Amino acid sequence: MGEVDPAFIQAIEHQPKLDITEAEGIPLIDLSPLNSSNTDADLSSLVTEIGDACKNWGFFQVINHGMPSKCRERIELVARKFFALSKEEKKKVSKDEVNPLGYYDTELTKNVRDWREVFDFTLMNPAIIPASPEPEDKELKQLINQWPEYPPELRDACEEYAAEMEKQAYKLLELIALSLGLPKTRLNGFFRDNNSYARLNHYPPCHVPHLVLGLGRHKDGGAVTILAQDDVGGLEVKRKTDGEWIFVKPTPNAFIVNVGDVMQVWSNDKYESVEHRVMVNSEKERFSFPFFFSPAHSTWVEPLEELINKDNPAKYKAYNWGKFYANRRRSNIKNLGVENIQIYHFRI
Ligand SMILES: O=C(O)CCC(=O)C(=O)O
Ligand SMILES: [Fe+2]
Repeated sequence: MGEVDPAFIQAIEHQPKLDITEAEGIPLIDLSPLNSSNTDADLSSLVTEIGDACKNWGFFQVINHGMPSKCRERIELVARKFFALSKEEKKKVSKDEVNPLGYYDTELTKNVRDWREVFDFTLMNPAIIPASPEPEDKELKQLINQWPEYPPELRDACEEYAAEMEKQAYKLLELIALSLGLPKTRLNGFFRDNNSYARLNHYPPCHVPHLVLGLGRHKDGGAVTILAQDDVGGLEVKRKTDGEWIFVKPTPNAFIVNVGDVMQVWSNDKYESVEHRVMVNSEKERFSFPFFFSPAHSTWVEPLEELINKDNPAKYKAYNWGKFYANRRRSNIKNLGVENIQIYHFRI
């Protein structure tokens, strides 16, 4: 067994148990009622299911979501081709401190290296974000996707995937709004010129799966994450009732959906953004394709006024999404020796 760079080794309390807990899985929700000509009233049991899943787990899987299977298969095919290239070739589209889009294999989560390589791209091209996380700095910058030369169809497959995922994201956003007792389109306006991005994740096999993580424990910063994974498995979700790590069993053609920090703040903690992590496999490589549905950079995120009152006052002060995102990006690339920005920093 070869040596492993200590930068990858998790502290003992965060090392994964390889005997996985599959007992009670995250809810599996059938979205087919959305595909027929149902009125909003007919959707009430679906809305209740979504609300319960958001409240009890923060995570659920959806089936019959209507995304063409061709699009899902295509993204996996191009990801396999891209990550199979030499490091040298992949590094031609490396991301760095200036451009956070493209290829990267030295990502940190909570200052520990992740056993994975990624390729990031935004839905809007260019995307606009603040030039720096500093609150006084009003300068904006444009992020431009970097597309590799090979495989040549990667750009088209990624653009198609992000566009399809955005459609799914609006459907889920509307169901979540209804589940909070809000008008269906109450949250849609925050996503005009949205800052959403998608990622190709590749987790290579690892000879010390008990010591490292493909992706360390974290919460997603955006509003809603939708993820397609292959059949290998590795994602674990921290169960709210007892803090146990629960394995998310791959379900063919399903998407995994989770609420992020922005939704937690909007809902004033009714829906919590739940910690999750990814284990690696000693024999198999794994691929996953998340889409992070995130508001426009100029959005001030705060508890929705309809959801607060004198018995349930706002638990957070407003924060700017663009600045939060810029801050996170910086700490994912560099070990700054401190904890990265979290929503609890804005707790009242
Ligand atoms: O690969 C996975 O299953 C999860 C990825 C994830 O949580 C993330 O990229 O934020
Ligand atoms: Fe995540």
